[in-house]
Amino acid sequence: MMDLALFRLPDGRAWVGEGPFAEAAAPPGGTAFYVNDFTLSDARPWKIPARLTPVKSREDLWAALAQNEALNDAAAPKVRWQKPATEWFKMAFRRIRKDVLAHKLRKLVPVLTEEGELQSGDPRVLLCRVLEAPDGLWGYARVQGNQGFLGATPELLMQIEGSTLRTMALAGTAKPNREESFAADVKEIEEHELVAGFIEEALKEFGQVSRGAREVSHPAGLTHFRTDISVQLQNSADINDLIARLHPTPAVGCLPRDESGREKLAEYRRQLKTPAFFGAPFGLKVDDAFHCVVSIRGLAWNEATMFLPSGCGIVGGSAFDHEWRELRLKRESVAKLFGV
Ligand SMILES: C=C(O[C@H]1C=CC=C(C(=O)O)[C@@H]1O)C(=O)O
Repeated sequence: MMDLALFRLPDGRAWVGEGPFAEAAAPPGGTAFYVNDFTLSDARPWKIPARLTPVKSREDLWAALAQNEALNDAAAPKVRWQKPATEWFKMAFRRIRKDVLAHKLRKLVPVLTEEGELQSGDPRVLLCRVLEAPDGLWGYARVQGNQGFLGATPELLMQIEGSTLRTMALAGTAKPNREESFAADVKEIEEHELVAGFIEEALKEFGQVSRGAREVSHPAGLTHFRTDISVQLQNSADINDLIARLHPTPAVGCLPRDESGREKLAEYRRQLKTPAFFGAPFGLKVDDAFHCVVSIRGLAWNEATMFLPSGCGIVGGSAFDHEWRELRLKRESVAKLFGV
C-alpha cells in the first residue's frame, strides 16, 4: 500500500516522505510533516516518515517511491465530472447572507464540491503535477492506499524561521475581465480586510506584528488580494498553539470565530459534504524551518470517486451568480493545472 506525503516550496524545492509514518502530538526535533483535517481532530498530527528524500524532478520522485514500477506504466487519470447542482449551495448562500445582514455573522466560506468518477488512469500520477506546479505555489499531497488528496495552493498559513513567523491574508477574487477595477472593488476589499484584520489581531499575543500593504496577486491564472503579515515571536511559541490560533482564518472559515460561528461553519461543511482535507493546514518541518499551507486548490479521491472542492467568502454584498462563477473559476484553475 502506498503511504506517502509530499511538500513543495514555491521555489521548487520538494520533499517526499515515505511510510510507515510514526505519529506524534508535538513537533519532533527532526523532520516531520504536519497533516490534519479541517477541524484539527487528529491529536497526533506530526507524521514522521520512515524515509525522507529531497526531489527535484518527476524522475527523482518516481525513483524515490517504493512502488515506482507500478506507477511508471500508469496513465494520467480521466475523470467524468458531474455538473454540480445549485440547490443546496443556493440555500446555504441565502442563509449565510441573511445571517450577515442580521449581524449574526460577518463572513462565512461555504464549499462546493464537484464529484466525478475515475474512468481510467491513476490519480497518483498527478503527484508529478504537484512537483511541477508553477513557481509561487506550494504543493502538498498525502496518499494512503486507495485514497488521497493533493493540490497546489497560493495560500500560506505560516512559515517559521528562527523567531520570525510569516503569514498572509489571501482573500478577495477578481471577476474575469474586471481585473482593472478589482483594486477598487469595495465588496472584495471588505472580504479581504476581514481576513487581514483577523490575522493581525490573532498574532498580537505572540509578539510585534508587521503588516504589509494590500496587493493584487495573480496565482495560477486567478487574481486575489494578498497582504503579507509577519510577527517577531517573543518566546519559543508552541507550533500547535500557533496553528490553532490562526486556523481557520476567515479566508476558509468564518467570522466571528466563536462557538456559534464555528458550529455554523461545521454544519455547512457537513451539509455540503466538504472533504475533510479542504482548507486544513498541511506542513513540513525541515532544515530548522516550518512551512505550513492552507490546503485549497486541490482534489481528493477515494477509490474511483474524485472530489474537486472550492470555496468563496460570503459577506453582505455577495451576489449568488458572482459567487457561483467564482467557485467555477477556482475549480477550473485546479482542473487545468492537474489536467483532469
Ligand atoms: C477558498 C478558496 O480561496 C480562498 C483564497 C483566495 C480567495 C478567496 C476568496 O476570494 O474567497 C478564498 O478566501 C478556494 O480557492 O477554494
